[in-house]
Amino acid sequence: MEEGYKKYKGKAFMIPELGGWRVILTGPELVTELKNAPSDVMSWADAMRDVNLTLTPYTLGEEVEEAPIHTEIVRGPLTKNISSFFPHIIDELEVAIPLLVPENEKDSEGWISVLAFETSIQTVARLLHRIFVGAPLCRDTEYLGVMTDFTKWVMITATIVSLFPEFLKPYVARIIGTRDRQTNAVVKHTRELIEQRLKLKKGKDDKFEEAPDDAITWFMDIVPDRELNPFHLSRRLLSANFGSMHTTSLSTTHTLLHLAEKVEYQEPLRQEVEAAVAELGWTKEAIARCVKLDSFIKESQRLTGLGTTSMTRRSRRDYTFSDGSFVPAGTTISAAASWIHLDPEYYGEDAHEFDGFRFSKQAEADVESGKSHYSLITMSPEFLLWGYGKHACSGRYLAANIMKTIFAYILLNYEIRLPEGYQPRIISFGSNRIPDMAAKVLLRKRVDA
Ligand code: HEM
Repeated sequence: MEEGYKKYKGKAFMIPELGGWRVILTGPELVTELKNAPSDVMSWADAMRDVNLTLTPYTLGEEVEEAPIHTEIVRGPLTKNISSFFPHIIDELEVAIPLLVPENEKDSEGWISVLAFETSIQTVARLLHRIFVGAPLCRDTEYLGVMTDFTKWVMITATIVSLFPEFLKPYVARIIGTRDRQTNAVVKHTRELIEQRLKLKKGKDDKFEEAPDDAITWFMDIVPDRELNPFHLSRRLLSANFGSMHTTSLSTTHTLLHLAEKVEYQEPLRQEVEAAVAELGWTKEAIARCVKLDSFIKESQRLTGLGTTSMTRRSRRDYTFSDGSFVPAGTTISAAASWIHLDPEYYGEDAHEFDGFRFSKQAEADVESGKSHYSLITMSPEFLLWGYGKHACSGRYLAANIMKTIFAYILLNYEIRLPEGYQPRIISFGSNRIPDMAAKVLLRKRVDA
């Protein structure tokens, strides 16, 4: 793909894949054209089904495919309430981190060795589910196990089912049984909570303001009547969990490893966090003020990201791009995210280097003009971590706040480094890029924390 990018920059090119060819778009013009193409021409849903192979009806449920309302919830109450979730996020971190970084396992110099991915996913899972279902359920290890394993089960099921012809797929999916088994495993923990909540809801249109502000309440406000039961509401929780858990944990792991590797950034980042929290407390405003931390995470994501491609769509009709490239209906199309992220034209001659303050230096200039072009959540044809356009990640405000708060908390409480001689590496398969799952980091409680 690197060769194709260099040769055809500004145009489209094709790469062979197991299931056929994929058209790769380069340059802001074509990426913006893909972003602006209507859904009946370039379909996100078809790509999810046929390319990302989530096979939603067999893994998440027909109703999730028909009405992906978790997207509405993420765009609406979840994002609007981030400020009010902050005390819960901090409260949860204060409980989770000492458990995940156990002091009794420290060596003679005080360093505690933990698996980077496992620590990230356990932390992210607790924070997300503190928001989705509240405490104490968000701390129940069996419930969290079902939630953290769910992505794996979706992928295994979808891969096996996709090997069979269309008419056999429902039978194979039923034999594997993931969808209902995983839902029932969640119901085991949520039944009581959901039944209590159902009693509180007085009628179909009752928005029951007394109920806690969490994903169960939000789903109950918008699902059709037939889904107002523990089974279907649990399935909706799984769908919210599916889009948020691995994306956020893998991204957190990439940055955790960068933070442990680039120790020279820790003190300036810590000073920034200390000053913001001293003045504004543990609030969304304090975290927003941490522009260097924002920049460090964005730089880490620019260089690692979750995949080599982004914005994957399936063409529903024949289409000719403005550079003259013709794609017949049924073609898979993606933007060349990784190579765009490494292009010196957009990121300068040092585009391949890690510069943790690359974006905050630019942001300083922005402050004067009142813009925020360079923040982690800003999307552009040159920064495609969150996708771009209509289907871009609506959870990015929450994801960015969660990641920034985790690192702010770690920086204030710990020193962090890599084990002697270890160099972080990225594992690529297909268009995915994941951190080394066996990578460890060392944390040591700060004396003056
Ligand atoms: C660092 C963490 C995350 C990354 C890197 C990420 C990335 C993405 C990407 C690349 C897309 C597809 C965009 C496209 O195809 O154009 C997406 C979609 C989506 N993400 Fe995220 N995501 C993250 C966290 C989250 C979280 C925490 C939530 C929810 C709480 C979430 C909810 C969603 C939803 C609902 C969509 C579908 C949007 C739509 O179709 O309108 N994501 N995300």
